[in-house]
Amino acid sequence: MGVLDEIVEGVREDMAERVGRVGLDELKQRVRQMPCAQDPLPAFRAPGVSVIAEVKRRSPSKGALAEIGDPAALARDYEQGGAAAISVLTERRRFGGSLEDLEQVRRAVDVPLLRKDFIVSAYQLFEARAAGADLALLIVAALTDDELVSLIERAESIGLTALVEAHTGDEVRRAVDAGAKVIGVNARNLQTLEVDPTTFARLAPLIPTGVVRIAESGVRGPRDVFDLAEAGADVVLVGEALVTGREPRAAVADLVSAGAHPALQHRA
Ligand SMILES: O=C(O)c1ccccc1NCC(=O)[C@H](O)[C@H](O)COP(=O)(O)O
Repeated sequence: MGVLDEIVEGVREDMAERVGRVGLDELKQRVRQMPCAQDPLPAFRAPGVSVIAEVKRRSPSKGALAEIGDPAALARDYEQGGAAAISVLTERRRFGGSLEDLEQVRRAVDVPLLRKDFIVSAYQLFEARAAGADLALLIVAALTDDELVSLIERAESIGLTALVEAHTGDEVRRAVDAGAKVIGVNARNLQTLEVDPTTFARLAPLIPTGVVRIAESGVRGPRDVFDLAEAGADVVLVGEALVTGREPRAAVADLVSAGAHPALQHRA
């Protein structure tokens, strides 16, 4: 069994336990009482490269990354540094996250929030919206074509923007065919967990004009943002470099500045 299958198996077990406590009808009722979700697309399409800053405690590839006792405080730093959105890893077993983290962050910041998890059912989309998310991650490799189409439609029907994540050219094509408006190219190979920094530049040309292009994983600093912008990224999603660095607010601001560098103006 590969890493993704193992993670999804644990996610399904944890979800079954939550479904036993909070049924889908009750979740739907909570979603109806939520304020409308925010649309992140105007910010993602604005000139320059937008930054999605991630709240990430640990990972399968690196183990423990950071003690994040107060995810809300970290998120406030990210927002003050200029993050266009904040990603909150809610997977528990491998990443140490939770929906409570997402709820705490929601109460602390105004920017759009991404539920970063291994979403395989509509139940998790309702959970995401009920916890205050505006975007939800859908990983092509974890879903059939029919599931992908159905989850994108379900996400949009409750106001969520689907960030559809691909790792290969075939997965980018499947994301496009499924109608994704936002595609993330993840540079981390899900078999080896290694990051290949050339992945985004190779796959970005397969993403049609008009679809938002997000470069995910392995972004270490401003130089990488500049290079990814040259390769066509509208947005970068950054976790490890921000949670292991010393000044998250300044670090985000440096990434935002790199994406707005005057030498990139020919992209507009
Ligand atoms: O981070 C991992 O080790 C990982 C392993 C298996 C599946 C997903 C994984 N990470 C989720 C992410 O996509 C990243 O957290 C995100 O792109 C940020 O990456 P980074 O800046 O390299 O922390």
